[in-house]
Amino acid sequence: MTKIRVYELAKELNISSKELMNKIESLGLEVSSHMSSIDKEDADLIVDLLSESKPSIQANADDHNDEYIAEEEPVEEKSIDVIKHKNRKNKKNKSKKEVEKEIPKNNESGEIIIEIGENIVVKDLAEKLNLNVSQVITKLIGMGVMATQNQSIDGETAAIIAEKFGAAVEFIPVETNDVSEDNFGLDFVDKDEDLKLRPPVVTVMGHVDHGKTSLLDAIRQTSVTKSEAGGITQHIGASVANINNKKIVFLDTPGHEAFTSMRARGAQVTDIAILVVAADDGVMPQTIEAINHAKAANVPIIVAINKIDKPTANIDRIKQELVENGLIPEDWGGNTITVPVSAKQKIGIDDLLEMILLVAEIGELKANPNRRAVGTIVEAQLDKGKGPLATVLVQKGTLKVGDMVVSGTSSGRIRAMLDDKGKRVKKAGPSIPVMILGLSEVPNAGDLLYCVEDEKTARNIADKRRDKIREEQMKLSSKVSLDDLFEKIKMGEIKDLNIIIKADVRGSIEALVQSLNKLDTEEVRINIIHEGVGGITESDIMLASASNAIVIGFNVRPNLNAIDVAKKENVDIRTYRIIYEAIEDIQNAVKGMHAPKIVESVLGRSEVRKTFRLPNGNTIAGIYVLDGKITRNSKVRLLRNDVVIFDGDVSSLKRFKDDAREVLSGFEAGLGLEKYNDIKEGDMLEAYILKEVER
Ligand SMILES: Nc1nc2c(ncn2[C@@H]2O[C@H](COP(=O)(O)OP(=O)(O)OP(=O)(O)O)[C@@H](O)[C@H]2O)c(=O)[nH]1
Repeated sequence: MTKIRVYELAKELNISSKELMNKIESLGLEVSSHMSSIDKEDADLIVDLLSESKPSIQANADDHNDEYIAEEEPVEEKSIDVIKHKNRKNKKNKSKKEVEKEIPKNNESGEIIIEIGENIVVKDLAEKLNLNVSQVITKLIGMGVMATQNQSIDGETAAIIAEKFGAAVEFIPVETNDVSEDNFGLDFVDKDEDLKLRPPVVTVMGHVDHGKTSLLDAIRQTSVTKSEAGGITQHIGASVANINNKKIVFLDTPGHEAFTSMRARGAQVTDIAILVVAADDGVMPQTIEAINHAKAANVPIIVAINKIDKPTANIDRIKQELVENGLIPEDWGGNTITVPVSAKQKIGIDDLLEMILLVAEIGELKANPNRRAVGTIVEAQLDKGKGPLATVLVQKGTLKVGDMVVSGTSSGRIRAMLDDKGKRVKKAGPSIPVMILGLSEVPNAGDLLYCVEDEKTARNIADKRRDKIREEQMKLSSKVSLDDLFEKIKMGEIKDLNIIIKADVRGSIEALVQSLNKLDTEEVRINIIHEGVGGITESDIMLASASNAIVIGFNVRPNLNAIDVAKKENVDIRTYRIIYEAIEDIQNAVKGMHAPKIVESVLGRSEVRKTFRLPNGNTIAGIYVLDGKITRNSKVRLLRNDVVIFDGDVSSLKRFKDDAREVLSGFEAGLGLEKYNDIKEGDMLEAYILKEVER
């Protein structure tokens, strides 16, 4: 390509190289020195620009100091006159073309109407306006917008520019039929006539040992068709049951994960939740958690009352407990379907499947199979031989072998697809899970996967996604926190304050709920979306993240996993030991009153591995610091199952026989608590300090 050096061009233009370099930089082009070469196209642009804004650029003869740069490799000689001449010629040709070219549209006042999408590349805008790109850039600079000819500007700015040149703008809707990296095609609204019924996607949830796995196994065995019998089930994280030519898709993911981690990423894959409750055990904490997850996700619940074969089974008692938790069985006048089953003896399985199909039918689950596929990754792993493997639950469109796909920062062409029976398939429509081969890296479960037109687009999108992830991490600050709650209420960003309460005893929860419910204001409504007895768990945090809630712990603490996830998901956890303080904090946050505040900062956690009794009767804990550190001056909480048993000061801290100021992660130490001796092996010690901060 023909090039010209900066100093040569400066000479031709009779300005200093420095001035020219400034000018070039203001156009967004990069030049490292006056020896740099620039393309003819850019040189043309600069010449045009300077000729239009000549008065502002003063030639300064003193700055011409280019003589000594003679020995550099020769570039094609070319005089500015040639450029100018060519420009004139171009312009002439162009204006000739403009006679020839038909102006596409004019409005009533005779203005040209140009069509613009959400954004437009400067060069394209110039072309639409039949202008030289430099004219557009000059106007943009005049507006304080620095954009190169290849950069895109937003439609509104483009409209102002167009107006300045006497043209009008018609905004055209973005071509949403195409899956772009911004909307993943998910917000593309399919036409009603294109929608076809699709199988329901079901998640099985329930308390530990109530029979989730057994129920899924029983369903699989019941629903295997003759042609599939004898086949080896492939573990792909989801399975398809065939019932009288109708399909039901079951996700293997532990129920709450399917709800929390996926919902936190914005994906909702589940249509129906099956809540398994053992008839001999009843509604338990995880049952309630499951109910809350399903309710928060607005997913219909079918209750499978399992283990009815057991002599101790009591179906009525289970129904009573369901009522107590807001699920009124149909035969008791409510609208919750309950099905008595025995996964072990395969009783009631057909009834359950029938009910699932019924709920699906009522829900009219539909999707357009004839569009580019969009799905969600339900499971992914790296296989030594096959490379990254991912199970995709197709949600819209049809996924085919050979399709170019992107998921998160991973992209690739689908080399092969396997269904849940391990059979190779060529395509998969809405609701169907398939394992795909061909991705460049292992995507995240819960991430969306979507088809794009070609490899270049896929790579570009994956790259952009990487940048976007970085950006999004910064945006995590948009999660609600008591510190900026009032600002968010004022900006209209928040109308509901969702709260999760965990406490050591039920009585405290009730007291908190009652008082918090009274804090509703005109601007913000307080919703307790989940409450429970016990420490703050990862699952609480994921629910908080998915529902943009804050977590309040009363006399309980988050465990290490929960702390990690809360950091990652930017979930605000507040723990209290006095109910009044919790209420006051939230009341102040709602009203925007921020007094200087004592905040605590956790230093680390240690585990009590042994205890020793001293002759004076005091107990010393032999501790191992798990993370962070513990210091002689820190305050410390003694936790048993994440419940706060003691909160006070360290009385002694020793490494071997010596007093220690601090003990770091990975080391052992002996520790005594001020006026407290009931320390047991397995207890956790959380060290923290209190700091006063200005709000
Ligand atoms: N009698 C009887 N036992 C059952 C039934 N369903 C499951 N079980 C038994 O209950 C126990 C737990 O069943 P799982 O299917 O492993 O329960 P789960 O809910 O998947 O358990 P986790 O995965 O650990 O949460 C096993 O010993 C099963 O054999 C049933 O219908 N009747």
